[in-house]
This record gives sequence, structure tokens and C-alpha cells, in this order.
Amino acid sequence: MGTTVESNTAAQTNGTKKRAFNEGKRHFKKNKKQKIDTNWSDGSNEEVLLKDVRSLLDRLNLKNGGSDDGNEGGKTELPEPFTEVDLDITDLSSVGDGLAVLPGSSRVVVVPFAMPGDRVTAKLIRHDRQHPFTVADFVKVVTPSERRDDSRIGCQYFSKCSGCQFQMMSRDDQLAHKRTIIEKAYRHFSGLPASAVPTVGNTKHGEREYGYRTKLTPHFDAPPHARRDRRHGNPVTWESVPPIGFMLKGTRKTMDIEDCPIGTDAVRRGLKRERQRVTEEIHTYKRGATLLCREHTTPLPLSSPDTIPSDTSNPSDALIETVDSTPYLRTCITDPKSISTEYVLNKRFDNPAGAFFQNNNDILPVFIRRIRSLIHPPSSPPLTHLVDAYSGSGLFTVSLSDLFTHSIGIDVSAQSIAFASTNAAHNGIPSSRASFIAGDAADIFAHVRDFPADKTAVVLDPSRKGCDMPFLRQLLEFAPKRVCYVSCNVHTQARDVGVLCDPATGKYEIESVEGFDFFPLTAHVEGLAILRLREEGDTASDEQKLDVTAETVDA
Ligand SMILES: C[S@@+](CC[C@H](N)C(=O)[O-])C[C@H]1O[C@@H](n2cnc3c(N)ncnc32)[C@H](O)[C@@H]1O
Repeated sequence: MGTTVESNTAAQTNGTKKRAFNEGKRHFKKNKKQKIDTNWSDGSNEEVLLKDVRSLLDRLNLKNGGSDDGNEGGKTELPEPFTEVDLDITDLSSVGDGLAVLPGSSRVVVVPFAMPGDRVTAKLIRHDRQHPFTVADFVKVVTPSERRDDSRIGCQYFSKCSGCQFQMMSRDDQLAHKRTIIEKAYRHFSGLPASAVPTVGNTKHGEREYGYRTKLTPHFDAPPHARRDRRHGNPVTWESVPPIGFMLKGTRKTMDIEDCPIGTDAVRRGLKRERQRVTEEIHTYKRGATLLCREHTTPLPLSSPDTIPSDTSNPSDALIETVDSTPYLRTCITDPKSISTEYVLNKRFDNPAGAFFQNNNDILPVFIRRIRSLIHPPSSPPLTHLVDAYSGSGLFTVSLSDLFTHSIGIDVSAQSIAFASTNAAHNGIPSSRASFIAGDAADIFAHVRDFPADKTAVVLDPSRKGCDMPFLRQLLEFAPKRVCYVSCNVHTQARDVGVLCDPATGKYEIESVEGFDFFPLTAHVEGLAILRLREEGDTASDEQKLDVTAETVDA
């Protein structure tokens, strides 16, 4: 479906009456505990954007006289907020926004839904006072980039909803951009010399660009008077059904989303059903809520692969899909406590529907196969022991345990660990081969003292904030032969890899690094870094590094 890309939030937040000057601030969630310029980077959007802004100004040799406000030490008047300006977009930031220099200044304007080569009209919303950038709303394309193709846009909410900014880009351009995100992450956040970082591999992908998300969590807000009603002990009254959906780009407002084409078909049907239910039951809510739409999969008997079983819950969502000759029934769960099941390379994974599990089932087989092919050293005997730190419900332990004699997973969530044990059992893995511990990842080192470090691989898959120093120190002390670092935030991944590979204090070198397109149409990329223990007096030659990257294959 094509859509006309013109005004977005600007059209709906026209002028000062409808939006306060500072409302655009929610573009960036600042981690209050960590300031931007400390050595320990937090990989936040603001920090990442700032690196891109500074790189652009440096490249154009635009300095701002010692002050960092981008108006040349106050010599230049910045345009009033809500002024519309035409801008030439030169860069695409790692957080997904177009970047353009504000004419006559040393300041960069951050414009969503724009790509390099576009000339766009943008509405200036907020001049950052500490840093040389201005946040803007996209208004319209004046002259499109040669690489923009608006006929690719598959969602009616493009340029309004805060998700899926890359719909006007070809898949190849998105994948290439994600590769540069990883390159920049290692350049800006690892602290390693360029020679220590191998060429980043091509971004691997699944088949789907739309229809991939197995989980959506739309929300709705309470009416403005709800708090007062509750305080006075009055029932909360709803004059109408509120918008149910996602954030309107650059604002704190929720916009109504009837359909989300990045959801799988079952999830899209579930979204429709859930919206209908909320519409009917809105008067029972006392406050806003986040809804859950999570795909649930059941294999069908080969004897009747086309029949929807009569006991199927939510049959209105039910779809039959055949994967690798197995027919599967897909439905959508909306109760966070009920169990959702997914299959990855024929392995079964159960989870509470509201708990974490990777939400792109389409790419998981590609990803798991790739890790299986990299987890052992290429030219020495296979390792025997596996440690899965941040194991969740056991995706990696279960998917890799046949490659090791002993595996152990750890996760801070006792519930995830209970499911990890069940998932191992479902897949016929005895507890003598794979065991799980509930605890902080750093606790793992007390449990693996009898693991031979020189025959052990460690998989790390922390949350966006990455690992902490106590964990990294203990990992260095334990010194497993190989580390496979998976991350949905390549910036904190690069920071942590920088600690492990520090030429003076680290013990590893990067064998390969590459991205996986878990989140098509967005600026997110899942990073996979393989680290090998440095041998005594060993530094990898450039030749060796090139060999490794040449091995990378397109998915
Ligand atoms: C990105 S998820 C990965 C889960 C799993 N590897 C998967 O792919 O399904 C990160 C996991 O780290 C866990 N976690 C967060 N902080 C932790 C900590 N300090 N120690 C152990 N686990 C932690 C969370 O509970 C979550 O399951």
C-alpha cells in the first residue's frame, strides 16, 4: 500500500496552542543515574544521537566557538520554535532520524521520516540548550532522495506513529544502514583501536519485512480527570473510547491504531478482537492500560492438517501455516499469564505470554543456525561446556545443548528459569545435560568452577543496558575460550566488548561482528559478536580477521 507522505504530527500539533515547546523532549529517555559524558556509556538514544551529531559537525568542520549550543557562542539567533524550514538531509542517524545542518548555524536538525538525499520541510520544535541539535517534526518531502520510494510504505500511520520509520527505504538500504550502525557503535563506544575491530559482516535477515512481530502491546490512557475521580472516590467516567494504539511521533499522546501491519496475521486479528473488547468494556477500567497481543502456536496432527480443533481458544484469530512440512495453528493470546508456545527449528518454547521472548519468529531460525555455526572454534576441537548467561526461558541453552556435554543457564527471573527447565524437558534434554539457576548473572561463576574454562563457551544476551562491571570482571577472571555476545543494543554491546578486548586489561579479540534484522523497518538491530580468548603473545593478523569476515554468508 502506498501512502502520501506529507504532514505528520505537525498537522495535528499545529502551532503553540496544541503543543508545549518542550513536549518533544520525550524523544529521548535519559537514564537519570548516568550522565551523557561519563566514561561508562549507557547506550541511550540521546547519547547515540549526540555522537552522530558531533560526527556530522566535525566532518563539515563546523565548530561552535567553545560553546556546545550550536549557535556559535550565541552570535547567531536561532529560529523561533515552530518555524518551518526547508532542509537538505545528509545523514541517517543510528536512532533512525534524518540529520541536516541548520543553514547559517553549527547546529544539526533531527528530522524523523527523512533520509539522506531528501530535501524536506521540517518544523523546528526544540533547540537543545546543552547540545548542538534541534528536534523537528517532519512536515513534507520537497524533493525526494533518489533512494526514497514511498510506494513501499505499507502502513496508513507512517509518519504519524512513532514506529517503523524506514518504510520508504528498500530492504537492502535498511540492511546496509544497520551495518553502519554497528560500525559506528564499535567506533564510538568500544574504545578499541580500529585495527581491533574486524569488518562488520552483512546484516542477516529473515523473509518478512512486514508481518513479523509475534507480540504487540498497544495501550490507552485514562481520561484527564481520572486521577481526580479516583481521589474523590468517584467512579471514573469515560465520555468516549480513548485512542488505543501507540505514541504519536514526538509527543506524549497515544494515537489510535486500528491495524499494525508489522504484526503477524494472528496478532493482527488479535489486535482487532482486543480493541473491540476494550471498546465494549471501557467503563470497567479505572485507569489506562497496556494490552497484550501475543502469538500462540500449536502443531496440528499430520492426519488432519487443515482442521481447526474444536477446543481452540480464540478461534476467530486462528490461522493454519505450514513450516518445514509441519502444519501449525496460530492464535493470539491476550492474557499475560496464560502460556504462549513458539517453535524454533522444531524446538518448543513455552512462556508466560507477558514475559520476555524474542518477538520475531521469522528470523530466529536464521539466527540460531548462525550461532550454532560460530559457537565452536573454527579450527580446534569443539568445546564441551556451555554457559548461557541471561538465559531467559532457555532459547540458547535448549537450541545449543546438543553441541555440548554440559550446559547451564542463569537468569534473574525465577519464573523464566522455571520455564527454561520445562522447555529443556519438553525438548528431551535431561537435567544431567542442561541445568538452570535463578540468580544474578555474576552468580554463575560460583556454579561453573568445575567447568574447564578452555573448553567452555559463554553466551551473553543481556537486556539493553548490557552487562555490569562485576559481571565482566568475573568473566575475564574465568576466561572461557569463547564468548558469543548477543544484544539488542549494539552500543552497550560495543562498550562491553571494549572491556573484554581492551589491549591492556582484556583477554579477548573480536573474531566477528554482525547484525541481524530482528526489527525490520526500524533502526533497531540485533548484534552478534564472537570473541575468542587471546593466546599468550597472540595478536590476530589482519589476514586472519579478513578470513573470518569472508566466511559471513547472507541469510
Ligand atoms: C534480552 S533477554 C534474553 C533472554 C533469552 N536469552 C532469550 O533470548 O529469550 C535478557 C534477560 O536477562 C535477564 N536479566 C536481566 N538482568 C539480569 C541479571 N543481572 N542477571 C541475570 N539475568 C538478568 C532478564 O530476566 C531477561 O530474561
